Amino acid sequence: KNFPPGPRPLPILGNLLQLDPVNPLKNLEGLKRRYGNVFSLYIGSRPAVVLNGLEVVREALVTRAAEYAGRPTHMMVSHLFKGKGIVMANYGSSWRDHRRFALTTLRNFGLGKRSMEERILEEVSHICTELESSAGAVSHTQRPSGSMDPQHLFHLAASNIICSLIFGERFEYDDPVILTLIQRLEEFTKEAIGPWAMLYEIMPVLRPLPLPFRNVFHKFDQMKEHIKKVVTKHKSSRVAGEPRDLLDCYLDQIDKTADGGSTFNDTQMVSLLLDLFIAGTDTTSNTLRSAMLYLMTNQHVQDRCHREIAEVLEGRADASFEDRHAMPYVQATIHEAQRMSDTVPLSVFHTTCSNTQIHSYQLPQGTTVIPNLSSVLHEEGQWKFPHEFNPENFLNEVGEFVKPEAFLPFSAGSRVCLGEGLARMELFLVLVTLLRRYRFVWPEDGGVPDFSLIFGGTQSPKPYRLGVRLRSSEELPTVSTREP
Ligand code: HEM
Repeated sequence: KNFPPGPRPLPILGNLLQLDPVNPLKNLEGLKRRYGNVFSLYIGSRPAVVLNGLEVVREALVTRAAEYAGRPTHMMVSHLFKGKGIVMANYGSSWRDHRRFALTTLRNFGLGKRSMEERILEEVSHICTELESSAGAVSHTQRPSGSMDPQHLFHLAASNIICSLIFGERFEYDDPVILTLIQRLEEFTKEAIGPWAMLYEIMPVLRPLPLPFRNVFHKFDQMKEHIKKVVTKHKSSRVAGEPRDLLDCYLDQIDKTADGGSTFNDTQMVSLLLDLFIAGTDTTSNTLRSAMLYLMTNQHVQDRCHREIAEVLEGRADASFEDRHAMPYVQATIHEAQRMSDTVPLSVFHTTCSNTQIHSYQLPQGTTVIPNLSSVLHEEGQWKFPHEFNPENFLNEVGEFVKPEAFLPFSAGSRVCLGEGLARMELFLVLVTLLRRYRFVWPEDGGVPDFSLIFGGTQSPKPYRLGVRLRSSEELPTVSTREP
């Protein structure tokens, strides 16, 4: 009764034929125009409610946070994670304990001996070396400029930063172990909510058949096996009470709470590590790739960022995250790139934990809820330039950085992205260091830039080549040499 309106579903398929599997976001936009900001859709025989625009997304995720904090249990990703870890765990004590543990531990490593900032800057120095060797970056006065496809590099760098925090190690960029893991991860994030996953969800009778969705389970198991091997290695080399990384902290936590009743155990640990590895790699690296695409095609923005960075960091080897307060234009540019990169367009699906309401509609307990973050990031009325890349979206009349409320790439409420702090630090330190040292140019043979995104659990830009030139020597900082 009083359920949100929506298109009439077909038996078995529901409204799936009304959604383009390659990119359903346009269809959702059309449905929003027809039915309003809250509408329902049948994914197979299950109803889901799509929330569009800041007002309703905030009402659900923030005002009624506890009522909307559940996760679906019927999706392929739910079956992969079996409700363990954090991302797909239902709202309850295990989720709460693990979320608190991960947040505190990441924060403590941020303050610890080798700070989060240091680990990120170490990785940035590897990115620079790689750009200079593989893109053959040469002085801006020489031609031709080198170019490279940055996809793997940014994936490896983001994955190394998270690996350094959770496993205490980074991989060389040509290490076959990490290259295979990254490859699996890239495919996994697209396939786990792709058309085959949908079929798996709506037709359970097909599940035992050897159809392509079995590959997703296979890839997931391979990633899990790798993590288990790292855990075994850690167990044999750790000193209790002297943690080197998040994994060691977790093992200490298991020891501390071994007297029963605790939600900390080996199975949960592997799921948590997988969660952080998966959630922390693709997201940040796709955002970096989109940012580069916009920067390459907006030289005036790049130049203004470079000037601001050079001025603030004059005479210093490295940037620090604190410098962001002195760099309003750079901050605006990074936020704008993140808005346009629209990396997690439909958030992670939620479910209602009790009977609840939204707007004037009633939602029963267990309803799947899809927060359309993409609709908020491009909502007319919330942005000066909702559909174009323009850092002015984040600047006021006197050039100060301001963050509009509709900036929700990390979602909001009790399930808000756990890695927001880490991701913001990564984006800032990577982009500031690169924009200070290089000019990025669209290669002469690069064709016409294509800004459309490849839809998925995480969206990514289409492959492109990044033209890299070293800024002239008088513009360049002295680069510090970092211990690995
Ligand atoms: C630009 C980078 C990133 C973006 C855009 C992003 C975005 C998101 C979004 C939209 C969600 C879903 C929130 C919800 O359910 O309402 C999420 C959840 C999550 N993210 Fe991120 N994320 C990013 C980076 C990271 C990193 C680096 C980590 C690793 C530490 C991470 C860990 C997580 C975890 C564990 C969750 C699940 C939280 C929960 O269910 O309680 N994310 N992220």
